[in-house]
Amino acid sequence: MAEMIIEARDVTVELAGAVVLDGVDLAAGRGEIVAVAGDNGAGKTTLLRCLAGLQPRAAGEVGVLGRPPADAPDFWRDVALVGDEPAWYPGLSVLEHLELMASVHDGARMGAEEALEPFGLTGRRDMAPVAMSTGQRQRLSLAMALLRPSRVLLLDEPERGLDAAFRMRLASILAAYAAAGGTVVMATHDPAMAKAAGARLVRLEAA
Ligand SMILES: Nc1ncnc2c1ncn2[C@@H]1O[C@H](COP(=O)(O)OP(=O)(O)OP(=O)(O)O)[C@@H](O)[C@H]1O
Repeated sequence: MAEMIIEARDVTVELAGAVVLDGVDLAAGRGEIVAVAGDNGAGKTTLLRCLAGLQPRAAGEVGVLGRPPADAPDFWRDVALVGDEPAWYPGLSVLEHLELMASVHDGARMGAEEALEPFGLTGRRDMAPVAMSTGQRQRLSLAMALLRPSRVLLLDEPERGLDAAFRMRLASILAAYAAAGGTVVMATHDPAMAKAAGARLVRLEAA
């Protein structure tokens, strides 16, 4: 059996007096992609936040790479998160965002120039992210997350804003990440993309 990388047990979250997650279990092994589907408000983002250690007042047990998630930099060295749009650096181009990512992380998974083509950003290399479309910015967010070294990828609706062709390309990028031993947990409204990536689909019902 694959080494367990993410184990969440009996995760319960109550927000503003309402139960949002009620005793949720989730596990993901090395090299596995788990796609969490569910209706709007089912708690997918909240669950991802629990896995990332970002959800205040979460009860239950969460282990990522054998320890509780934490805000310490060394936890985030192994874990990459794509959730809300990052704050872009004013004055830096697409390529410079990628170069920054490559320069601060030892052992980047690819070079900045190399990341442009697979993420369909070649023609945008000199643009400022703020001047790009939603989908183009999402491609850059994903490129920045995939460029840095990580063992775990947490993705909140990575398909957000992406066209159909790029969603399929993303599926193969994620499949390659998992084939190289990475573990992915993603919240998604696109089961076809998840299936194309080879994900195990789990459904979260509203509590
Ligand atoms: N800060 C908050 N305070 C109170 N309730 C919240 C808060 N954040 C989220 N919720 C509630 O928690 C529930 C789950 O929200 P969450 O964003 O996790 O759902 P989701 O499955 O990711 O939804 P979507 O598919 O729309 O992105 C929702 O009912 C939402 O109203």
